[in-house]
Parts: sequence; structure tokens; C-alpha cells
Amino acid sequence: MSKIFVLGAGAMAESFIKGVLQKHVVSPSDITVINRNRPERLNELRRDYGIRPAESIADAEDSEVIIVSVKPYDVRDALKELSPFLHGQTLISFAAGIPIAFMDRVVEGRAQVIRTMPNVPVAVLEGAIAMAVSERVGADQLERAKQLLRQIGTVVELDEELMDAATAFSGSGPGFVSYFLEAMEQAAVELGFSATMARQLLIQTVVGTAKVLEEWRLSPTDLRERVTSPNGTTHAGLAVLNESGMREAILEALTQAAKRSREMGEEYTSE
Ligand SMILES: NC(=O)C1=CN([C@@H]2O[C@H](COP(=O)(O)OP(=O)(O)OC[C@H]3O[C@@H](n4cnc5c(N)ncnc54)[C@H](OP(=O)(O)O)[C@@H]3O)[C@@H](O)[C@H]2O)C=CC1
Ligand SMILES: O=C(O)[C@@H]1CCC=N1
Repeated sequence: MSKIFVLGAGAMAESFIKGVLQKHVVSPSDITVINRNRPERLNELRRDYGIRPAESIADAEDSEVIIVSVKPYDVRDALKELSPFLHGQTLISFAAGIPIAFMDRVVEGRAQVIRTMPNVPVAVLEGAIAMAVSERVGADQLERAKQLLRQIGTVVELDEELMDAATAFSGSGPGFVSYFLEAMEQAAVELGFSATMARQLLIQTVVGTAKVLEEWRLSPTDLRERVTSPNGTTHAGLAVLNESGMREAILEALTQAAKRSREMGEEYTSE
């Protein structure tokens, strides 16, 4: 597999590194990482994963794949610094909201830009990765990028106009699911559990639910109906959730998250 240059050394960059190294398709010495001003963070990643801290951004020149994992508001500056060292490499962006056309413009067409929206579970090879490409990306480079990303999760290619929605539900998804679990854990404590005991049962409940949905190819509606006995406990709980307007709240939360992704795209790319 190719040499990879990772621009950014934060949470998402680390999840990516942790994931790809587990598959042994890239060796740690083939991953070079750069950040802006925290050398101690690069040393931490070297200690934990064996990656190579970059000496300078010029190291990108020797890599075939560049991962852009800086915050959306830093993408413009980071790509400007990177641009002189581009000569047709594949550039895979993780940045929420930032359109392909903008990145193409900043790098003046010197890289093949792929916009993705991964999520933190790539670290455990269970990522959900939405991907959009423009026609400028060659078939071979696209296939190699997909091969790389498929190592760490499920890759779904879609039209770029759906990327803001994907950002809302799969990119931010682990945050929303964790929010629900926070509330479940709090409720379990109110009902007499210790947080630790509750967490064991809750996490296994989520993992088990996801596996049943996947392996039995059930829809969430099918599974909810199987679990809900007439006038039983699930029925009693769901009645409360329905009355509370939870469904509407979820729709509004995802709508606002997608809107924020679009807004960031506009805010951080305007001249
Ligand atoms: N966190 C998540 O769950 C997800 C995040 N994303 C996307 O991934 C991207 C990264 O997010 P996240 O990891 O959370 O962010 P972090 O804030 O954790 O990390 C950002 C990194 O970018 C570095 N950086 C900033 N500017 C530059 C620059 N000019 N050159 C080199 N490095 C730079 C920072 O370095 P320093 O610390 O030295 O300033 C830092 O290491 C974002 O665009 C986000 O939208 C996508 C999906 C999920
Ligand atoms: O909250 C954010 O903006 C990033 C993008 C998706 C998940 N985290």
C-alpha cells in the first residue's frame, strides 16, 4: 500500500491511524504525520503507533495519499501550505462541510480531491464512511482510495449534495448515540445501578442491537416491533418517548447538524 501523509494529528487522525495499522496493509514507517504547533502530540503518536513525525510539510511530496484531518476552518491555510508539494497525489479530506470545488481551487488542481465523512469507529474497523468524488478523480486513484478506506469501515459513495446530511447522521452519529446512552446510564443510576454496571449492560445492548439489525437484515421498525410486547415494558417506555416528541427532536437535531455542515462550508470558504 502507498505512503500516507496525514495533515492534522487530532482525534480523527488518530482514529484513522489506529484503524489502518490494525490491518497491516500500511506499515507505521509509511505514515508521516504533521500538525501545527504541538510537537509533543506527534511524539505521543510516534510512541503509541510508531508513525513518523514530519520534518516539514514538504514531506508530503513523497506520499501517494494525503489525508486532510484539520478542522474545517483550518483547511484553506493548511492546503495553501501543502499546495507547492502536490503533483497529482490523492487527497482525501475528512473535513466537515468543505466542498470539493473549494479544495480543488486552493490546490490549483494539483491533487485528486476526494471528500469523505468518516467517523471515530474507523479506529476499531467499524467506521461508516461517506465519500463523494468529482469527475476529475481518475478511476485507478478512486479505486485505491476506496481500497484503503474499506480496510477501516463501510464505504458509501454518494453525490456531494448528500455529504452534509451524511455528516449529520454518520459523522456526528457516534456523538448522538452516546448522548442517548448518557441519558440511559443516568436513568439506570436513578433506578439503583452503579454507572459501571449499567454501562456494561448498555454497551452490550447497543452492540447486540446493531448486530441483529445487520445479520438478520431487519429494519429498525421490524426490530422495535419484535421487542415490544402488547402492553409490556417496551410499550410503556415508548409511549413516553412518543409523547415527549422525541422523533421530532431527532429530526430537528439532524436537520440542524446538516445545516451547520453547510454553513461551515460557506463560512470557511468565502473570500
Ligand atoms: N472528531 C470527529 O469525530 C470527526 C471529525 N471529522 C473531521 O475531521 C477533521 C479533524 O477533526 P478532529 O480530529 O476532531 O480535530 P482536532 O482539533 O482534534 O485536530 C485538528 C488537528 O489539525 C492540526 N492543524 C490545524 N491546522 C493545521 C495546519 N495548518 N497544518 C497542519 N496541521 C494543522 C492541529 O494541530 P495543533 O494541535 O498543533 O494545532 C490538530 O492536530 C475536521 O475537519 C472534522 O470536521 C470528521 C468526522 C468525525
Ligand atoms: O462535530 C463536528 O463538526 C465533527 C464533524 C462530524 C463529527 N464531528
